[in-house]
Amino acid sequence: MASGGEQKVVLITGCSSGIGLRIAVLLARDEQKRYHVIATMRDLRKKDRLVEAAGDTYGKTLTLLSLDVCSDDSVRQCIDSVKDRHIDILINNAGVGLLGPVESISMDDMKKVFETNFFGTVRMIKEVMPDMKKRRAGHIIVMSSVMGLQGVVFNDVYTASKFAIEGFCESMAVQLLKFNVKLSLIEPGPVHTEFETKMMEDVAKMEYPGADADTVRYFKDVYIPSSIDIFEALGQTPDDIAKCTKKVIESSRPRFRNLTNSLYTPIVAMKYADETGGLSVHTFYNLLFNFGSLMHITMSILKCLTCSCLRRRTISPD
Ligand SMILES: NC(=O)C1=CN([C@@H]2O[C@H](COP(=O)(O)OP(=O)(O)OC[C@H]3O[C@@H](n4cnc5c(N)ncnc54)[C@H](OP(=O)(O)O)[C@@H]3O)[C@@H](O)[C@H]2O)C=CC1
Ligand SMILES: CC1=C(/C=C/C(C)=C/C=C/C(C)=C/C=O)C(C)(C)CCC1
Repeated sequence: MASGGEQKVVLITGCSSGIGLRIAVLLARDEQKRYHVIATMRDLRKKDRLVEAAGDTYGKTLTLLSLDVCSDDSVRQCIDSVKDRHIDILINNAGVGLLGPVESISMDDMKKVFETNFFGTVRMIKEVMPDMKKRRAGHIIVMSSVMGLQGVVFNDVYTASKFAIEGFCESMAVQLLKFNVKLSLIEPGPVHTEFETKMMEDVAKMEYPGADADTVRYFKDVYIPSSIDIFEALGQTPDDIAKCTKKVIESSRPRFRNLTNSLYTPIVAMKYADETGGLSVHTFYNLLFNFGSLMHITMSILKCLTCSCLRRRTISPD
């Protein structure tokens, strides 16, 4: 136990892989043992990777519970099983992606994305926030995305789910401040996790019912190769995002918005530079359809542009 203070109880959703798994392990391995991590996942049969990465912290500073963010009962049972329902830091990480022409995606699949990414986060906050308000203490972290700030073609529904989160949190943050409860959004760009592999597997299986030949061609032959280039050029590791998240938790005055990738700063700045929206729409159009084949060069220029003054606006893992 940390000397001079109680351990903080941190509950994290979606710890079977990727960013959630790495945050759980990083906090559980804290040298000063400042955290007791409750790592949760919807299917405990997937626990092996986490248990292995947690090593000797498993059963000490890290415990494992089952939690499906899409189920009222599962969320309630999990939180009720925590001693005194006391959670100091809630990390809403669970999320799913969805990629492709809207015409080819069923309404049910779209609703599943909102059910997990948006309502899953809301369900967690609704369950944990009242106790934090009573205690006049707590920190809620939400894994948003750069796609919560800027739409990206063919990610229409995923983007919308993250915009919904941003709007919800922007509204909540003001009320929570009155109760001394902090709320922070983490906004990563591309991160190499199963999120990327699952989406590419889904794309390979897709048959594009309802989409015309041109749209399918723009998606498969223009967007997908550019997106692969972008992941290669800008991709961060889940460890990077875990380190950024730990920094936010440990900050005495945590920021509300936390972009983790400085290479996205110009894209977000562009949105606010032109309130008509035209600059963003046309720049994205040109980047994809006119300079898509030059994406490698475009990315190099972007890297040069993101000098240290822009980097200061992001949270870095180091
Ligand atoms: N990778 C990226 O490029 C980026 C990801 N993000 C966000 O980061 C977060 C984590 O994603 P990432 O680590 O990359 O992807 P992963 O696919 O590796 O991890 C997603 C996690 O969410 C879990 N999950 C999905 N549905 C539920 C549910 N109903 N209840 C509980 N857990 C669930 C998955 O569990 P299971 O194994 O059971 O499916 C898995 O543990 C997401 O919110 C994502 O939107 C943000 C920006 C970029
Ligand atoms: C920037 C950019 C593109 C793609 C961005 C991608 C692919 C971002 C992925 C972000 C992720 C995966 C966020 C997860 O939440 C395009 C449209 C190819 C071309 C124009 C510039």
